[in-house]
Amino acid sequence: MKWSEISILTTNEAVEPISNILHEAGASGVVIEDPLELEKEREDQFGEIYQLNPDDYPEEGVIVKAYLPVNSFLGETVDEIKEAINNLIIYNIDIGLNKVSISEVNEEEWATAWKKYYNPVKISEKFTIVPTWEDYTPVNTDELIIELDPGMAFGTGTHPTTVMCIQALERTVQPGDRVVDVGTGSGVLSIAAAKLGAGKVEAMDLDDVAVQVAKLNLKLNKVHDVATISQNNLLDGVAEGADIVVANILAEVILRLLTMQARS
Ligand SMILES: C[S@@+](CC[C@H](N)C(=O)[O-])C[C@H]1O[C@@H](n2cnc3c(N)ncnc32)[C@H](O)[C@@H]1O
Repeated sequence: MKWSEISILTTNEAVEPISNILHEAGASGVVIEDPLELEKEREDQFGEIYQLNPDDYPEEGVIVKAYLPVNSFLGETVDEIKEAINNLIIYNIDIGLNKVSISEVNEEEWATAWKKYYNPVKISEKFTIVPTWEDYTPVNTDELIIELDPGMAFGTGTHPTTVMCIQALERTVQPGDRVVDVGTGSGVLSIAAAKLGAGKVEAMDLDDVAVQVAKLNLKLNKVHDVATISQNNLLDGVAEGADIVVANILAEVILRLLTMQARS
């Protein structure tokens, strides 16, 4: 199995919650590089005093490192980690410089390294996700295909939370429904809703990269006549009601979304 190293430059205060976030994201352990360690005198198991290399430690703050398996949703896992760390601010936790870096493979390779682990996959009763660079012949005549190139946006369609949303859409979308997809990422849930017969789909995302990626994927799947995409924060400015609002976002963001709905 291939591993990718994620390194976060943060504060002492944030070490514990960030370690928790990394564990929840699938890391089996964390490494903490705290410059205070340099001031301690240490002995190895043979009683000899050894020195730590100051080059391995930050001048300011603490580095928390973890190793994550390289799989088809590594990019999404990293996005989730970044989002969860940013959310610590809500709990008044100082996250300091919050510099996140990925190593072992350089940034460009990281952006594409997951591609070789991303193959056509049947994710629900009706849907098969097919990466745009793969040839795929449908097994059944009623099989619905979502062709995707998620690029740097979240949404390969294979992440467990995405799969659960697609399965929920499969159970709920009725022909002609108006669907709003909050936090569309690659556009995968909007494409699913349109292919299930929704009459109008509005995809939204805060992130400009996601908006560009989703636009391409909506076109690729020939649903751009039904589904539109815009850059938006949650449901800001959305006045018209919807039959279904789908949002695969962190629970604390969904809680904010619910308050917005209650107000409208
Ligand atoms: C976990 S991804 C889900 C992507 C895709 N819908 C899926 O199910 O695979 C969450 C997405 O929500 C977006 N997002 C986060 N906060 C948001 C906000 N306040 N308003 C709109 N989009 C947001 C992120 O940019 C990201 O693309």
